[in-house]
Amino acid sequence: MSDVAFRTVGCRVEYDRQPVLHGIDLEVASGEVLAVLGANGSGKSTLVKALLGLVPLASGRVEVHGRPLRAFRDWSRIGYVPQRLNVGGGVPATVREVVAAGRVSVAKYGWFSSRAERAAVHRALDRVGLADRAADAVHELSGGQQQRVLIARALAAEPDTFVMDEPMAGVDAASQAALAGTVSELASRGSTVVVVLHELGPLAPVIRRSIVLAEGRIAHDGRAPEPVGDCARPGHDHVHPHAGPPARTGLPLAPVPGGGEEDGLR
Ligand SMILES: Nc1ncnc2c1ncn2[C@@H]1O[C@H](COP(=O)(O)OP(=O)(O)OP(=O)(O)O)[C@@H](O)[C@H]1O
Repeated sequence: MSDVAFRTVGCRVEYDRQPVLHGIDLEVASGEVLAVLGANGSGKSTLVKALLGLVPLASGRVEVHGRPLRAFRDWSRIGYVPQRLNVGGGVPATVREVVAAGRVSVAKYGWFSSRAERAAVHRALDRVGLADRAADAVHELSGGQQQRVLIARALAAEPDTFVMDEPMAGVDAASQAALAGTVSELASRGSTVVVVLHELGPLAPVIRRSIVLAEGRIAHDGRAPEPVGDCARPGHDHVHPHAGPPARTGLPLAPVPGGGEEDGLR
């Protein structure tokens, strides 16, 4: 088995012919917990979608667990938590149904009603602290709890590789703590986690490596940058003023070999 969960080589993505990722080279080792940070619009979501083949590459390549994306088949190893969406929608789905949907890739015929399946769904919900809400309609849950349902859906097939796009966004403190506990547990089990964040927040103790994207390039790759300025204030009211230039993120950016400074990030 390869020890590299994700590798991108010269990964370039364009929307309407406008480059959004400019040739990203990245390796994420198996078992690594990597935060993807950066200003709004810097390309974080696009990068994690590219890792999973959810956006087409203009050039470059992506490998997942040692295989080119096109040849990768083992999708039950991957748990994806997309950026916040309304998991309930207009449909009165129960929490159990949403989480069970995460098991389609691994389940066998007659799966939904089987005891083993219900147990797997229960385990996933238990890990995010929502086992007692299985029968409730998703739309009755708070935004943070809905986010935890999405995480449980990703956990349900018991994958070893997770890609989470801003799981903490708009999430109440209790749910943030629950999510941080879940990610910490995944890390201690040796799972790979790539997580898009606006700030490290409660995940800071788990994150060993961060990349900071700026205008579609990796501007920092290494230890998590220490917050400075307002972001360093305990309990600061983070209103994500990230629409401005990257320097306003409060993240001091270390020089990166072969790049970074030309982005005018200092
Ligand atoms: N489907 C799309 N079509 C056209 N442009 C897009 C599309 N998706 C994203 N973009 C643009 O690509 C750039 C990068 O977007 P992306 O969502 O990857 O950034 P991000 O760093 O995740 O931002 P945020 O923190 O706001 O989620 C932005 O300028 C965005 O407007």
